[in-house]
Amino acid sequence: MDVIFGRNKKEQLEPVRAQVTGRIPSWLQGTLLRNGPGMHTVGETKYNHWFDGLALLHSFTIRDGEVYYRSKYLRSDTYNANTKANRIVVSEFGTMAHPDPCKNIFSKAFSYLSHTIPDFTDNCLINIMKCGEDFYATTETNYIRKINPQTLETLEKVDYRNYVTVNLATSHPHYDAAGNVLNMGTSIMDKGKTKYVIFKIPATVPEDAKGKNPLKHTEVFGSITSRSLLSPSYYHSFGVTENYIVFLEQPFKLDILKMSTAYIRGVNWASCLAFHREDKTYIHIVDQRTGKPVPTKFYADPMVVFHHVNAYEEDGCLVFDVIAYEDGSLYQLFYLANLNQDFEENSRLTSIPTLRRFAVPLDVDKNAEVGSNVVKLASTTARALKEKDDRVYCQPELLYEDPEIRHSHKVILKMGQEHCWPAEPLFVPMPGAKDEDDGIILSAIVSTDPQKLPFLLVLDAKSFTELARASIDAEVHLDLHGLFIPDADGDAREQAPSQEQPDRVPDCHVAPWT
Ligand SMILES: CC1=C(/C=C/C(C)=C/C=C/C(C)=C/C=O)C(C)(C)CCC1
Ligand SMILES: [Fe+2]
Repeated sequence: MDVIFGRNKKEQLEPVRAQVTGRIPSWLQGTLLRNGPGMHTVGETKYNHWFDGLALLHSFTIRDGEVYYRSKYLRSDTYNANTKANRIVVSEFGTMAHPDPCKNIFSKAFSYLSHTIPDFTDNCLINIMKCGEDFYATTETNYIRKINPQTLETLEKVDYRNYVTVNLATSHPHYDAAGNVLNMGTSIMDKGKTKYVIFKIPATVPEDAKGKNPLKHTEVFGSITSRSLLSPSYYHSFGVTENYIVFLEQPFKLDILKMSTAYIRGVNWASCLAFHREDKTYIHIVDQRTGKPVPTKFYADPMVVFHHVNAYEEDGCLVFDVIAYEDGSLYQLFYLANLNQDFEENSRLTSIPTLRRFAVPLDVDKNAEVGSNVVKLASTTARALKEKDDRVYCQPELLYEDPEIRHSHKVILKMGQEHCWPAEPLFVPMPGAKDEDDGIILSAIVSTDPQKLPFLLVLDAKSFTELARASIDAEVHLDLHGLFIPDADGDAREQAPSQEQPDRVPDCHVAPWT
């Protein structure tokens, strides 16, 4: 298990050509660019959590049926400071570092308290974001790091706060058909108000003396006031349909007071997150055209969602699918100490994900009877029960549950191989695709079997049959997220980074990735 999670990975600076078996479709030309933790110890010091690891970028360039692999550590300020000190000096999600133990602890305490929210890490290890022509490595703090998608070199450090008042931002932006970025972030106590901010970074912008910078044109088009000033919800993603944003204000919350004193108490950021099982999950729907939230107060039972899967509009309803957990223990599982032989057993016991479909009516009939179901869709059994005072209680349809626990009633395609650890699968539509699943799925796979090289798997998206695999004779790390950059001569539809099409109903469901 240490091979997969705990061990530091070597960079592969020179592109290495993979051994391809099978046939990669000739239309698939471009680069799969991905991000994830690669270094877990610095000198004698160790990170505690898998999400703390220093960002290692890697890419699989697919050209004329061949695949070339390379990787490079993100030279973040965090990476440079750690390397210089030969120990961990910057705090991450699960590790609180003390930069200089010799310094007067009281002066440090004062400086941190006076800022409420300390300066966060720029170890952008979670995803890659495309802004206009630029690519950024991202995490969930206010920092993103510009990178060169070809050479994987690290460029400018960018502070979101220069463009939009957010202290945290998701690493799961959406892209509209024009390639504009839609993202959400949390603004902590700006003008005494903690809020969730929805912003757009345009894909095309005019050039000024310093060139083109889409971030300078960031536009806030909506915000939701947090139910609580000092404990905003934590969220890792959100949903988007053609006209709406879906935001879950879930009872998995950050405690701002705890965060402001974490450093002096010597505890990590993760300890400032807590699940409040007595609370509800509030469902906010914001109209992208007006920036206004739908006034009905939709809520659901307490749950913890990291990944939204799909969202679409159907017959006056907004339907969205999420992978939900019963509590916040998933992040607990990723402490390196828990990523041992018992990992599979631990994950079975603590965190059982289910794929849930919710449906909310966009316009609730004021005269509907209290207790009646206001969702009238034939396509789902999800319900929304009208209550008093504009409140609507939403009950999901269970789309998928671990088959070892209960048999699912949907069509499920699975593909697997022993000892193999797949990274998040990424769908690339084929040019001129007619059906939503006309295309291929890419996944980088690492193995715990020392005899087996890591490989890039190419699956037909419709049938899940293997088209090709490209074995790489270099170290490949298990990563988190990324995107596919089609070669410049691809058609216009392919220019936006590949991701799930948000506005269509999926007709098959695969086991979720967390
Ligand atoms: C550093 C830092 C954070 C980092 C969170 C991270 C790094 C989360 C990673 C989540 C992943 C990878 C989820 C996968 O499903 C917080 C808590 C936002 C706020 C405090 C500072
Ligand atoms: Fe994610």
